[in-house]
Amino acid sequence: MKFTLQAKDTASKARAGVLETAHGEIQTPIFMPVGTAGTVKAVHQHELVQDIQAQIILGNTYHLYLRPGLDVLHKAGGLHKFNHWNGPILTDSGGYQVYSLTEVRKIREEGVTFRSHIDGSKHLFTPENVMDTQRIIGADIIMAFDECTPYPCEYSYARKSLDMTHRWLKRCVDRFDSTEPLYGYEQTLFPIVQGSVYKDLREKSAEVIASFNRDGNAIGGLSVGEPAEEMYAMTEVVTNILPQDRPRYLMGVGTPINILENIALGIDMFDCVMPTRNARNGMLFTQHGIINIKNEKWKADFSPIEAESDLLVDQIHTKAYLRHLIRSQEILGAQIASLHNLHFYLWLVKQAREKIVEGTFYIWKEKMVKVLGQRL
Ligand SMILES: CNc1nc2c(CC[C@H]3O[C@H](OC)[C@H](OC)[C@@H](OC)[C@@H]3OC)c3nc(N)[nH]c(=O)c3cc2[nH]1
Repeated sequence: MKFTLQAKDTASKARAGVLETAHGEIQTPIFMPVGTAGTVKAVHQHELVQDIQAQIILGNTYHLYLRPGLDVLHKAGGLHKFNHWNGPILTDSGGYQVYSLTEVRKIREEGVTFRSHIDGSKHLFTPENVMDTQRIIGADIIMAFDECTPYPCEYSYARKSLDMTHRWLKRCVDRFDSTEPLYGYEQTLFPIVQGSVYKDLREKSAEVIASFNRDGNAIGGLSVGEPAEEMYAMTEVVTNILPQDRPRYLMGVGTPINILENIALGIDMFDCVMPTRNARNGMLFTQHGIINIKNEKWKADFSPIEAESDLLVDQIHTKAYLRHLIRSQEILGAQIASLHNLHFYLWLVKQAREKIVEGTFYIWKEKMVKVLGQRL
């Protein structure tokens, strides 16, 4: 997998690049719509391509492993065939999902045992078997099996967990490098930097991850409840150490402001459930700030959802109509709001990329972060 840097900002560490995968190229900085069970909730994939020009979507190993299951995905010829998405796909390894979705779980050197949140059945994820699982799903970019430490967590716990995550990474690399892709195209494995909010642990983990010399590197253990300043401080430490010529993926981030601040710190790839999850609850992100569409003030506001947007649903539908749909819990409300928010996130990173190429990113970013957080 080839990453080409095309431009670097002079006033920050922001970069613009192109990431070539077996299913097409990705212009970075990029936002990756979260598809949990093989679909981006409430958005059909022709909308992802035509309406919002999504370039890469995510799949979730934990969910797909449990349902529809590996036998179905293998018989289908992998996730791309199963959900008819011809672009790049990235899957998380499942570690985080086990911590965030299941109560009963045990973390051991061997791996993590847990009970399915669907039917309570018992399962074991190990570094080896999540590599095999991601081979069967067939994502272009797969993530190492790691432990995402909670926030806050004791220094001693963070250090012990970090050492185990590094041992698990070695097992992931050995397994991945000794198995072949199943569907005739190459996949790539990203290791994940941990270390909680401790500078020395983050430096150590970034050095270990960089030493594996993989096609790209991820930063984990953030966007787990820590203050934004801590997130930025740890990102800064890690991007100072990770190689310049490989893409950096900051997992689970974030709000529009988080994304712009982290682009300035040298991050190229982002994912977050916020644009789709919050959309279903009526929270709309716009270039003028945040709209809670359920608010009384939009009841008879017949202006377009976002006049400046080139998204059809933003122009033909009014705020009053979308408010009505969301309050009535109409499926169309979730569809319109999700498409709007994903379109906004992709517009934002595309704008950032254009400003980086133009050399005006930092000024633009400073102006945008003042506007994006305000409540309309
Ligand atoms: C929110 N803050 C957030 N999310 C972190 C995810 C999960 C990302 C994952 O987050 C949802 O899973 C729950 C998404 O599904 C709903 C997944 O998309 C398919 C997405 O996978 C990339 C992390 N994953 C790993 N493996 N390691 C991490 O340290 C880590 C940190 C995160 N912080």
